[in-house]
Amino acid sequence: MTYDIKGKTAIVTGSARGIGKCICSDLLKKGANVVVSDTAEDVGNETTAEFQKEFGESRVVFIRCNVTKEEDLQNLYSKAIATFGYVDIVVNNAGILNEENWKLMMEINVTGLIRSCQLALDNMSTKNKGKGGVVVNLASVAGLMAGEGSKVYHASKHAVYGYTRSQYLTQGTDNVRFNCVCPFLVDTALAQDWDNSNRTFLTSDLIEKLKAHMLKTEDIAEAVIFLIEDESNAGKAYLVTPFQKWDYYEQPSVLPF
Ligand SMILES: NC(=O)C1=CN([C@@H]2O[C@H](COP(=O)(O)OP(=O)(O)OC[C@H]3O[C@@H](n4cnc5c(N)ncnc54)[C@H](O)[C@@H]3O)[C@@H](O)[C@H]2O)C=CC1
Ligand SMILES: CC/C=C\C[C@H](O)/C=C/C=C\C=C\C=C\C(=O)[C@@H](O)C/C=C\CCC(=O)O
Repeated sequence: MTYDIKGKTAIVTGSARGIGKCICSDLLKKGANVVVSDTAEDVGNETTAEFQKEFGESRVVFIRCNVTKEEDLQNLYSKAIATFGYVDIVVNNAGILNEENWKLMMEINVTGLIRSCQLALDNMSTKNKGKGGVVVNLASVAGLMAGEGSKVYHASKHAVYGYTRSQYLTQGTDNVRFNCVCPFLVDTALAQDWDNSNRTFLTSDLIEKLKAHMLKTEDIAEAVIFLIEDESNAGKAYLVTPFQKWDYYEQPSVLPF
């Protein structure tokens, strides 16, 4: 079965630029209404104006939201619902890499994402008279492997992966499908933060090798659209690297029963 994006409404957090902006563009091309959301209000308004010029003002709005602020997240969902009637799709994309201010990074990458998932469930779950929906979380290959140069960032993405997989276990009662996407390095501003964080740990040779294989934002947007449309693998991570065919990432269960 293919989930039909046309006519649906999507929120994408952290989507003023980078991967999130590309995801919004692809959702709009698929016929969705889109809420561009970010803490960077000026850039967010510029991005939204660009999209409105191409897709029409009625299909895309900007709602400022700092995902570390509970009231901002609640306002994001209530304004999106007031504007479009319902939120069918949420892409939790907002994220940073800042090993120095690792508490803020965990607030954004983990706490903010989990709170947004909870609000998505509150509004979408068929247990709460919702119509169901889809949530895609931005994890990373860093959520599936160790990384000496950005240890807390890797921890934050392991948390996104674990939380998303766990949501699957109750997907049947909520009718809200969760997946996460695990991209390799992508050529955005945040990848430069990764470079800066890792210079003192990784050899230049390894960094250059890794950066020589960076993905484009369009690649991740394509993967997110695939995940939204593919209803067959709820709860799974989708690994997107230049080294192998993009596919769902399976890990063995540790339980013998
Ligand atoms: N760039 C890469 O190599 C990879 C990135 N990712 C993940 O993809 C997501 C997007 O990353 P990029 O597009 O590369 O980064 P980016 O830095 O280009 O864009 C991130 C956006 O999030 C916004 N943001 C930051 N803090 C926020 C907050 N508190 N509330 C709301 N918005 C906030 C920023 O203003 C920015 O517009 C992140 O979760 C990142 O961890 C995953 C794998 C690879
Ligand atoms: C958000 C900032 C931009 C990029 C981070 C992004 O999420 C993607 C990262 C992609 C690749 C990271 C690779 C890191 C490699 C290392 O740190 C290696 O030194 C790890 C060495 C062994 C790991 C073995 C294992 O865990 O299997």
